[in-house]
Amino acid sequence: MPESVALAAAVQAGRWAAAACRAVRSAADPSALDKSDKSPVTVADFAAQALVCRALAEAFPNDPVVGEEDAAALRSGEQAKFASQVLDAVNLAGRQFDLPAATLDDVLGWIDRGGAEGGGRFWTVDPIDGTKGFLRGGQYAVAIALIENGVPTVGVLACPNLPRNGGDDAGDTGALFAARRGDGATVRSLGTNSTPTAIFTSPQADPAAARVCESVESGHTAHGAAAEIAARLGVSAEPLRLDSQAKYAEVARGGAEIYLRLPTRPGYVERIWDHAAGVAVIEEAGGRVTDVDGRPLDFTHGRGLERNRGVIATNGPLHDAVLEAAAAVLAPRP
Ligand SMILES: Nc1ncnc2c1ncn2[C@@H]1O[C@H](COP(=O)(O)O)[C@@H](OP(=O)(O)O)[C@H]1O
Ligand SMILES: [Mg+2]
Ligand SMILES: [Mg+2]
Ligand SMILES: [Mg+2]
Repeated sequence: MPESVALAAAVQAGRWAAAACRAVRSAADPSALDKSDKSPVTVADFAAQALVCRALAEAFPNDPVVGEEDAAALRSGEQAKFASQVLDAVNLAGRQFDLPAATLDDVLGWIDRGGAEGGGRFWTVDPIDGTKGFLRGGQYAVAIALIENGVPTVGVLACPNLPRNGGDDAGDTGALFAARRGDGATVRSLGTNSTPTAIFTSPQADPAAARVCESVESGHTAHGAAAEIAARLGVSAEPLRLDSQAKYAEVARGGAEIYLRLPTRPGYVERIWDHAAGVAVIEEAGGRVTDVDGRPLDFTHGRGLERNRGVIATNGPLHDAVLEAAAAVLAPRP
């Protein structure tokens, strides 16, 4: 079946952005700015958001985009050198795909296309999910999703540092996961013209045999509570720790059964771009996603998952058992 226009645009966007991320990482240790919440943002985050928004604007000029980053810091004269590095990264990646050279104004304009709030149909973009992983040389993902009436209907996760094949058969490094509602989920390599292969979640129904994945960063998920949930389920394997929505991808392709993202403090609102693409991929592969209270993720409240707390994603068969264990371990919803 030919890919839909929306999925093809998201795949192309993911490839362009992944090329920029790789170019930045291979050149030198990427420099980072601190955002107002003290989290890092690099030259590659900005370049990747520019390229994703450029690709989406070509295919769907009227679609709003909700992106994590904005160009304000690059427009302030203080960051002229940083801004010119972003421009260089966009053009370096662009040359690999025969794109016309861009100006700094083009790049800032593309980045700021990501300033929408949402709507009935919109895209959400995390140009680098797992920036801390990117800086450490760990996992990171370019995450792109189309949301229609609150439902992620298209999702792409481009993971430049994830082996194309899971498990022992590591294969090439770099994997692109893609899904469109009703058409299933696939993985392919990051190279142009690579062939997609269908992926499915693991059929494992014995909680004790499950493999759990979680964030590397203890500030992003409660590792202690996750260990208690795993113990209740009888899980003996150590958790697999990896940055970014590569966790959704691993569960989607059967490399793990459970992804736990447990609140570290009351009041943190998960960002839609940290989840929408992962939800599309995992659900099309046969998995399930809810928050820690079993509620579906509600993508109708702008940039945050205001109505949810934490996230639990599973292969499907284990979902109810994990929710039960989580309810026994976590304090009730306030
Ligand atoms: N207190 C917190 N709880 C949960 N997620 C958080 C958080 N603070 C930051 N994050 C999010 O965690 C994401 C990374 O997740 P992970 O730990 O799975 O790699 C970050 O995405 P970015 O790296 O795109 O900023 C950021 O949005
Ligand atoms: Mg960030
Ligand atoms: Mg993110
Ligand atoms: Mg990000």
